[in-house]
Amino acid sequence: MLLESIKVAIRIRPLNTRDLEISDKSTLKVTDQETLVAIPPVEAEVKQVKKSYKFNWVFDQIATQKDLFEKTLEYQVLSVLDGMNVTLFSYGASGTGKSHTLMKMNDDYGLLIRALNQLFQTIHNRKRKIQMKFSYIEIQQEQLYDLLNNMNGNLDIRDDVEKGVVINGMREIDVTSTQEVINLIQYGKRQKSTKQHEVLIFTIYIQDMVGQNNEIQISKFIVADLAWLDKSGQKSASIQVLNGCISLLSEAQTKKIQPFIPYRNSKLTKILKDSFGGNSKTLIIGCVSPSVANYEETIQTLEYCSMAAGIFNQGTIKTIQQSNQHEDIKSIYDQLINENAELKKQLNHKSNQKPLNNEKEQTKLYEENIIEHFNNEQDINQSIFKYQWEIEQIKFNVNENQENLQRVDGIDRNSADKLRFQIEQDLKQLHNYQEQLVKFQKQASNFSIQRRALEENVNQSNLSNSYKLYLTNLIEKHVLRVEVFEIKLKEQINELHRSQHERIMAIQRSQITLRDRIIADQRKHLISHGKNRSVQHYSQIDTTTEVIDGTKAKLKHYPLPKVKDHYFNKQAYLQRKESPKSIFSPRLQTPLQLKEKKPYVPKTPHTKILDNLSTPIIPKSNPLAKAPPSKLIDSQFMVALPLITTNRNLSKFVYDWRGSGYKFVEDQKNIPSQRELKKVISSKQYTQQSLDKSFFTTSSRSTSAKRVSFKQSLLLPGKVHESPYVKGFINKEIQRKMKLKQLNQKMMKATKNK
Ligand SMILES: Nc1ncnc2c1ncn2[C@@H]1O[C@H](COP(=O)(O)OP(=O)(O)OP(=O)(O)O)[C@@H](O)[C@H]1O
Repeated sequence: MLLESIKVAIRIRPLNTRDLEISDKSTLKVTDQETLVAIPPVEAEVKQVKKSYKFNWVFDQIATQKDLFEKTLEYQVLSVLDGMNVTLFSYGASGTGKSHTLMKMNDDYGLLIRALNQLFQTIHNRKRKIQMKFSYIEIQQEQLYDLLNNMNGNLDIRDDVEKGVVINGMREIDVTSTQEVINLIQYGKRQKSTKQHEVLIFTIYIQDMVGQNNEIQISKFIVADLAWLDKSGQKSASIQVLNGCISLLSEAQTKKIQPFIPYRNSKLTKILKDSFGGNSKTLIIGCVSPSVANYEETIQTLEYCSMAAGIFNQGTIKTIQQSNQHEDIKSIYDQLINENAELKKQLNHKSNQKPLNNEKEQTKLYEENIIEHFNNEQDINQSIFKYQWEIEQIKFNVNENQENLQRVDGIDRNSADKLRFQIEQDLKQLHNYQEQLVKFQKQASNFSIQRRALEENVNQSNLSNSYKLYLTNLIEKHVLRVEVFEIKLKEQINELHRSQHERIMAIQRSQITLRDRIIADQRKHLISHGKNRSVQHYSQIDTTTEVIDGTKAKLKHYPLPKVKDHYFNKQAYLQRKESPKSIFSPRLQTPLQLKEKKPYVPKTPHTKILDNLSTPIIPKSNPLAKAPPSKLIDSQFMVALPLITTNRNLSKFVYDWRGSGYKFVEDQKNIPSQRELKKVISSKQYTQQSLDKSFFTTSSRSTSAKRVSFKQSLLLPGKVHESPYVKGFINKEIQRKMKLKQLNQKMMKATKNK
């Protein structure tokens, strides 16, 4: 069992035109990300004063749906795939944006759609067999209707020991994508009357494919969009019951008592029973209006929400087939309960025989003392567990985010910044929790001494033996109860480790698939290009000849990219009988980026220069399209520029050429800038001969067929050339300029004559 406090986020909606007609003043002031102050309007009663409220999150008028999702639900909702129940509901007066926040299904999606996207994406990435079923119901004047089956009349709710709250006869439809759910909601909405509570239930069945005992975990994601008023415009009766339950639970929490909570008084609270005080991670979005006109309702919402924020739930993971260990614990527990009942019976019997009022009262005092001690012990153990759990989770998240950061750093600045921020926040939180944990552990270390003191007190008392026996048994019972509880907590932590491990495995699997894809892409690419072109020039890159699919192909081997070892299973790759050197991955890309399939163009000293030059786009019909495009500097020379042509083959070719362009140049550092080039050209220092020399030195020993030449349409990037290929172009250009000059002269003459 783990304790999980109900989380509450407050969202303030913007003032609308109706509000502005009354006043443009806001009654709410957000002071930080967790606090807001309610300022009574001037007309309000004198008694009212400013009041500050603290929640898990406060979102002001400008917060977006995305902000809300990322901060509140994004990670929490994934617990449902680890067997926890998750509940999300909105709470607040009419028109405060409850449906907008939860249910918006177009443009700026609400939390539901975002959560579903997240869930389905994760389900697709996981190896376990996960099935999701969707049910959609409406509560209308204490009657429950199935919106996916209008043949179903008023449905019945019952409590099931294994499955929790169950709605008899409710239709459950298998869903595999967000779109399917949207379609069903749209269908359901047609059956729905306005101003009613609607509840969406997603039941998740998870089969453990790895374990031997074939367990199926069941968990629920419940989303409730509540109506504040009923059809007659009165405050909904179910909301009033809900309010009652919240205040009783909150009171119980502060006074540490076990009260009776009237869940059964309304259908809504019956359904939400597990979400309050049950086994659920619950998130409440309290929606409020900042308008002067809605002040009363706003205060009501804030009061109930802050009460709800103090409630703790007990999270347990439910499985259909319990494991043996679980059975053992259950039987120990049952046995203890029976023993206790038996002892009580014996004691009653004895006390009926000889009423020993004084002794009885003394025993009662001892009893209270013992119970208080063990309640304290249990509370502290629960807190220790809660912090251990959170610490484990944060550590895992930090690790995961740090690895993600390594992958996106330098590629996607936005994501990297976001990750860095998240890591920083998590580390702060981690530090905080570790401090708390130490505090609680210190308190826990005194427990065994205190237990012994209790026993000694009982033994040294003047009580008769039967009372002493009762009290020592009581102590023993509680010791066992605490031990059973500790076993359960350890089980929970083990479960957490197991699910974290599974997540890492899933990531690794996707990394391997990704790398296989990169390798396959590269091979395809090399086969189609390796045949037509010499690879001699890549002097620093190894080349080999291999027979691939019956074709002899020259492959160039690029160095292996740096990838974190555990993300790259070298062993698995070597078993494919290839040298790891032959993989060329420009950079390990995230699966998302791979989808876009952007060619990777590394920044070389050339691209820096070339990027500064404007890039002409040359049509296919132009003879120049066969060569990498160039820029005319004067009638004799041109500078080679980076691609771009409409010819697909060429652009691929040039992409290769760009990718390794610096291999052609002897002295990379001395590539002239555009200004320097112009200077050189005007001083005519650069002759055709010197150009050729610098151009061909790296391939001087190779045959003319292989060497890079103008005939093969390759130009030296950033250098100046004279080429027969550009002659036609140049001549045309000169002709055009001359024509223009003649035309100008004609015009000038004509105007002079006038
Ligand atoms: N944060 C927001 N940003 C922009 N518009 C909002 C926001 N919150 C609410 N609105 C708008 O205010 C109007 C009322 O919102 P909505 O219907 O969601 O309220 P509600 O609380 O669900 O009301 P009811 O209880 O009557 O169903 C809608 O037109 C909605 O688009």
